[in-house]
Amino acid sequence: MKTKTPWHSGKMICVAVFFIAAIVTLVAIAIVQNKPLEQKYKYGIVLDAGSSHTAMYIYEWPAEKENNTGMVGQRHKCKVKGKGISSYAREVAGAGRSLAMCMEEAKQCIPAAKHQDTPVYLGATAGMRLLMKQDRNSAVKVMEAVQQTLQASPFSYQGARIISGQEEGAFGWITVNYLGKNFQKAAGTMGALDLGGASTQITFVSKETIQSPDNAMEFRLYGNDYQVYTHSFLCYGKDQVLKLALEKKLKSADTSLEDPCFHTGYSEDKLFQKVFDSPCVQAVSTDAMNKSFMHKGSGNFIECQNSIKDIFNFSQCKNSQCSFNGVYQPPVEGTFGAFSAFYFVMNFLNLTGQSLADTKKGMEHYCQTPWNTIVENHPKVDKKYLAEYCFSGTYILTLLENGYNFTSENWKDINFIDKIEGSNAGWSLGYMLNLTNMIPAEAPDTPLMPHGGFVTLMLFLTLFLLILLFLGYTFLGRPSCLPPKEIV
Ligand SMILES: O=c1[nH]cnc2c1ncn2[C@@H]1O[C@H](COP(=O)(O)OP(=O)(O)O)[C@@H](O)[C@H]1O
Ligand SMILES: [Ca+2]
Repeated sequence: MKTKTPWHSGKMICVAVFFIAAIVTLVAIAIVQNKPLEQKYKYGIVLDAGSSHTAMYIYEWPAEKENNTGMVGQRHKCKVKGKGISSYAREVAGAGRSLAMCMEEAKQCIPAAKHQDTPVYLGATAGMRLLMKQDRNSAVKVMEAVQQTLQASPFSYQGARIISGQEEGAFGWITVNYLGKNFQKAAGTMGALDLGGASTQITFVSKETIQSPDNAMEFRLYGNDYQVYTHSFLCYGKDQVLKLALEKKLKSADTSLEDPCFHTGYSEDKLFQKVFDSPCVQAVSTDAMNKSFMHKGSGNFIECQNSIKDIFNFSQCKNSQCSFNGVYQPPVEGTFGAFSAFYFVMNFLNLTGQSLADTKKGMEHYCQTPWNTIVENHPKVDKKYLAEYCFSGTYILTLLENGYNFTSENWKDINFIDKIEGSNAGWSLGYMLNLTNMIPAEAPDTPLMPHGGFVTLMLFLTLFLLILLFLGYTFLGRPSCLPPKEIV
């Protein structure tokens, strides 16, 4: 007598084939779905036309994630050779030409197929704001010249303009908080301190209601409302402040000047024109402009700080409290990112992680070091920068402590930063994010889990069910709906 097992029945073979086919299909779908999608990148270009130089930034981001915070990163930075565009007032075509090399680099860096869809923006800051005051006609021509160069590039030209001090401050704040992914964190945001050559910006969220509309900016980002205090001090960038400080010390009849903000042994013949060529200082006669004076160092931090305090006006304030020059400012709050020249100077001086008292001691020591020792110790550093670090460091300390009212308690909340997650801190990224609407007002709806995770979970659940079915069949016997075993 032979027993015919169910495996030999046509029906069971059929069921088994379907089971296997279903499993194979599921595995195949899961593998295909989980295969990392070929990343499609988008690009954007911002030219930061600063008072001292222009830098071109190329940003990139995965196309399908453009509204997620922190997804845009810096792909490339190109430093334009020579000075800032405002220095081309007398030879405006040169301003346009100066950008050509970096635009060429952009063509190499961004895939050709993407050129047309890559927006390019140029924002000019305080150097051009000053030129606008001094010589409007030339300023307009400089902007036209840079516009022409950018329009001639294969990229999608989106505008070249002089941005306001408020924009400069606010976009710097957006950049550091976007890169730090702070907009979706409960911990709150980070203030932004930007020091340029011709202006400086302070921007932070304050609990206090902002008392002057000029200093208030409101944003709704990722579902949260932010009221931001911001102020830009034109002429208080480190290069213009040096002119302001020299103006205070120099009399037009002087042939030499002893300056505590420069090292002993430093001595350089300088034209009055170098100090008085700016709208930040009082004009002098053409005669006086052509004279020169011997700029000599005496290297004394305390005296230097006292001389720098003279360029701040701490006396008048129409609001509950002010920083300086009658500008309203609520008390500083929270942590701050201090970038651009704040970072360059404090990093050079090795003073980025010290207490306020130690920072002062460090400055005292640095300023009293003789010039020849400084030169010996830093043979590779550009002499122009090198000569000014004592002045710049002392100005930074004075601006932060006496100007913005940081104290020895909250000094540690200032982080001197150059880059966050590989991208430079500065206004340019925030500017592009804003103009391309990449920061949504409301938080995007996020699925419970990523797509890949969902497919994998579904696959495992299905396999689990199939195994259960199989075990159920073998251990508990055939379901009653199957025909009874035939005994032959
Ligand atoms: O390596 C460096 N050491 C010191 N200062 C630097 C270095 N690189 C750039 N800087 C300074 O940083 C400042 C940048 O200012 P920027 O050109 O952005 O002007 P703006 O923001 O006022 O328009 C300038 O004062 C420039 O001299
Ligand atoms: Ca700048």
